[in-house]
Amino acid sequence: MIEVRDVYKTFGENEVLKGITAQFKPGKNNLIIGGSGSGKTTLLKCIVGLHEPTKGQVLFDGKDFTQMNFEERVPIRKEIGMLFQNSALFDSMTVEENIMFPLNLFTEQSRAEKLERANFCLERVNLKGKNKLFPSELSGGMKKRVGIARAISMQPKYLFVDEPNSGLDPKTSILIDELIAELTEEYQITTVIVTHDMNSVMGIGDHIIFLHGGKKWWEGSNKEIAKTDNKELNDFVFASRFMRAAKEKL
Ligand SMILES: Nc1ncnc2c1ncn2[C@@H]1O[C@H](COP(=O)(O)OP(=O)(O)OP(=O)(O)O)[C@@H](O)[C@H]1O
Repeated sequence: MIEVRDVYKTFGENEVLKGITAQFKPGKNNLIIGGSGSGKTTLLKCIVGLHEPTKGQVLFDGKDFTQMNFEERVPIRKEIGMLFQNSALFDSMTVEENIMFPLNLFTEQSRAEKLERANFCLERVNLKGKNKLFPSELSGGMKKRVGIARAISMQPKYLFVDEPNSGLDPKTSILIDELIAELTEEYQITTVIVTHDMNSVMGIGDHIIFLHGGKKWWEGSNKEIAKTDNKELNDFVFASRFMRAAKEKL
C-alpha cells in the first residue's frame, strides 16, 4: 500500500498541492483525475520521488520514502514500474533490449535469464515474437504494450502510469486499460494512474481521487462517481452533453 500524508508542493509562489492525503491499495486501479493544471502529474512525481514534496510524507508499505536518501531509496525504486505518457522507449534499442533495460540496470541475471523474462513479458502483453522490431516500426498501441512489458519486467509491487491512453484510439485505449487492470489484479500491484479519460474512469476506476484547487476534492469508486452530487466533480466528469445524457440513463 502507498500512503500520501498531507503532501504540499509549491513551485515559487504557486502552491500546487495543498495537503493531499490518500491511500492506494494493492490489487486496485487507483486513479488520479482532475482538470488541466490541477496537480495530477505533480502528485505522481512527488510519490515516485521525481519531485520532493514541500511538506508531508509518502510511505511505501509503511516506509517513509520522503525521509530516505538516494541510497536508501534504491530497494524501493527496484519495486517500481513506470509507464510514461509517450511510452518513452529507447528508439535505438529493439523491443527486446528495451524490456531488458531495467534488468540490465538492476539485476545480476545472466543474459539467458533476462531474455527469458523479456519473452515472458512480451507474451503477457500479446507481442510474442516482436523482439527484434524497433520502436519506429510499432503502432502507438504496440509501443504502450512494450512500455507495459518493460514496466512489469522487474515484477513491480508498485506501478505508476501517466495518461495511458494519450494518442490512442478509443478501442486500443480500452485494451490498454484492460491489460493494466488485469496485471494489477493478477500480481496484486498497487497501481496509480493519472488520467483524463472518462472511459478509464468508468471502466477501471476501482478507487478514484479527484483533485481540485490543490486539494483532494472527492474520493470514491467508479460506481459512486455516477451518483455523486459534488458539483465540481460533476462539472468535470459530465462536461459533455453526451456524458450528461449517459448519466441520466444510469
Ligand atoms: N517543474 C515545475 N516547475 C514549476 N511549475 C510547475 C512544474 N511542474 C508543474 N508545475 C505547475 O504545477 C501546476 C500543475 O501541473 P501538473 O502538470 O501537475 O498538472 P496536471 O493536473 O497534471 O495537468 P495536465 O492535465 O494538463 O497534464 C501547473 O500550474 C504547472 O505549471
